Formats: sequence, C-alpha cells, structure tokens
Amino acid sequence: MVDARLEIDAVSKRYGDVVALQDMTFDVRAGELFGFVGSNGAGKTTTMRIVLGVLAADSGQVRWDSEPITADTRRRIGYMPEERGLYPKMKVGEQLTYLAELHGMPRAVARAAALQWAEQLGIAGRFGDEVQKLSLGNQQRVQLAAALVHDPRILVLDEPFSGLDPVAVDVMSEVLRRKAEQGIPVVFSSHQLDLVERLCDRVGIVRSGQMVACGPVDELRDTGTARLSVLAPDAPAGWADGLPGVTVVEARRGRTTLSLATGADDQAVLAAALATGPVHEFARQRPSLTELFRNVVSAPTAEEAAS
Ligand SMILES: Nc1ncnc2c1ncn2[C@@H]1O[C@H](COP(=O)(O)OP(=O)(O)OP(=O)(O)O)[C@@H](O)[C@H]1O
Repeated sequence: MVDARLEIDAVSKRYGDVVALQDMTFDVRAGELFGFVGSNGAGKTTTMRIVLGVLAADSGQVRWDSEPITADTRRRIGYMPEERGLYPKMKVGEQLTYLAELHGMPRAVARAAALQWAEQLGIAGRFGDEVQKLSLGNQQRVQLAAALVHDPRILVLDEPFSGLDPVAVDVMSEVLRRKAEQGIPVVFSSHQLDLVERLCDRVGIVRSGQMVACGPVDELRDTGTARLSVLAPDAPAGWADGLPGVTVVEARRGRTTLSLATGADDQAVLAAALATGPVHEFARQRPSLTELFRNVVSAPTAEEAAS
C-alpha cells in the first residue's frame, strides 16, 4: 500500500500582472479525498497544472512522499484536465490502450486495463466507438478512465463531476472513494458543494489564489457563525432583541432564527424564549458548506479589513 502525501508548499504564480496564486499551501494525505473549491478564477486549475508540471510555478514547491516532484513522479499522476483532452476520432478502447502504453504498460496489459476501466465506468459497450460519437457525460467517463488506466499513485481531477447525471456521479464517486481507500491521495475541484460535503474527507476553500479555509467539513462547519432555530409560538415580536451577541435573522409563524456571535450565551436565549411561554423546538444549526463558502469568499480580505 502506498502511503505518501502530496504537498503544495507556498506556491505562487503570476500571469503578467494577474496574481493567480499567492503562497498556495495545502496537502492531500494518502488515502483521503480532498475537495478543492473556490470561486471562478480563484486559482484551482492553475494549482493543478503546476502539480502536473504543465505549468511552472514562480516560487514554492510541490512534493510527493517528502521529495520534490519530478518528471518521473509526475508520470504517476492520473490527471483529468478541465479542458478535456481526448482525441475525438479515436475509438474509446484504442485511446485508453494508447494512453496506458504511453505510461509504459505493455500492449496486452494496457488493453486489459482499458477494458477493465471501461467496464467499471459503464462504457464497455462503447469500446469500439469513436469518442466524438459519445454523449458529453460518457466522454467524461472515458476521460476518467484515461486518468486511471495507467494505475496512478496520485489523482488530480479538475471538475470531474461537472455535467454528469446522478447515476454517473455515483459511479465516479464510488471509483474515487475506492482509489482513496487504496491509499492514494485524491484531489478534485468542484463547484458542486453538496457533493463535496458528502464525499470529501477534507476540503480546501481557495480565494484569490490563497487557501483561506482547510480541514474536515465538520470542523469547518463548527467554525462558522452558529445559528439557533427557536419555535416559541406565543413569543411576541422582538422577544430576542437586546440579548447580547444575538441577531434575529428571520421570524415567521412563531419560529425565530437567530445568529450568535462567538461567545454568545445560547442558554440566555433559551431562558428568554421560555419566559414568553412554551418552547417546542430549540436547535443549534451549523452552516452548510455552501453557506460557509459564501461567508468565506465574501468576507473582507485581511488587507481590506486593515484599510
Ligand atoms: N493563461 C492565462 N493567462 C492569463 N491569465 C490566466 C491564465 N490562466 C488563468 N489566468 C488567470 O489566473 C487566475 C486563476 O485562474 P484559474 O483558471 O486557475 O482559476 P479556477 O479557480 O480554476 O477557476 P474556474 O473555477 O473558473 O475554473 C484567474 O484570474 C485567471 O483569469
């Protein structure tokens, strides 16, 4: 079993005047699924291209198994590029076999691997068809098979789930989960945050070329602003006004949603609610990854806050 981390350490990259990455730092541990999320243009694709070596960093380092990544280790990465890179006129089976051979597999082994992945991804029936004759979702399955066919030690996937139907999402999720269980670091970018929340061991949220939040989804959700939902049917309007650190977000039909500043006393809220009559529900709600993401990407940057 492989046990090696992929480390992205203080990687910076500019395109002319545009700062695409500024000290981007995170690691993807062996055996984990890491979700890489951020707004359009935040720097995800640039980071992945640098990991793969198709783009050079201005500074910083990418390491695998504690060693700077080399051309040789890069050959062991399974990569799914955002701009998809299949030959449209080549047949699915020929294409997958060819890609596996490029990575050094003998032809018979390459063909067996191509067939095995086509079967696992539900495209074996299209093995003899030209890629361009497949639907976009099925082309995407071929693209994933292309990333996997040479038995990679690291998986780096740029938006592998975009445009897939729910069944294909399940197939792809299962494959990625199984790869992670084999001890492979798996990192993928996605804008489908509910999927990332469900699937990933850890997530990293990127903003303007920097990692601004990183950790297990559950831990990140605990760091967000806490909310309370209180169902107190007899409570008059304004019952929670003036409670220290408490802001009313919404009040409708006896249910009040409150946001609590760090350190605010939820038991004081409960006491205030009980003072109005019966309390049928009193629940702490944690933000979803989507809410967390919105907060993180719309919060002022350290520089903006200081000015
Ligand atoms: N070849 C390029 N030349 C100039 N600027 C570029 C180039 N590629 C990317 N950029 C810029 O670098 C920044 C990061 O882009 P990148 O594609 O890495 O973001 P992303 O997070 O992958 O975005 P998306 O979610 O839209 O795919 C953006 O400001 C983008 O405009």
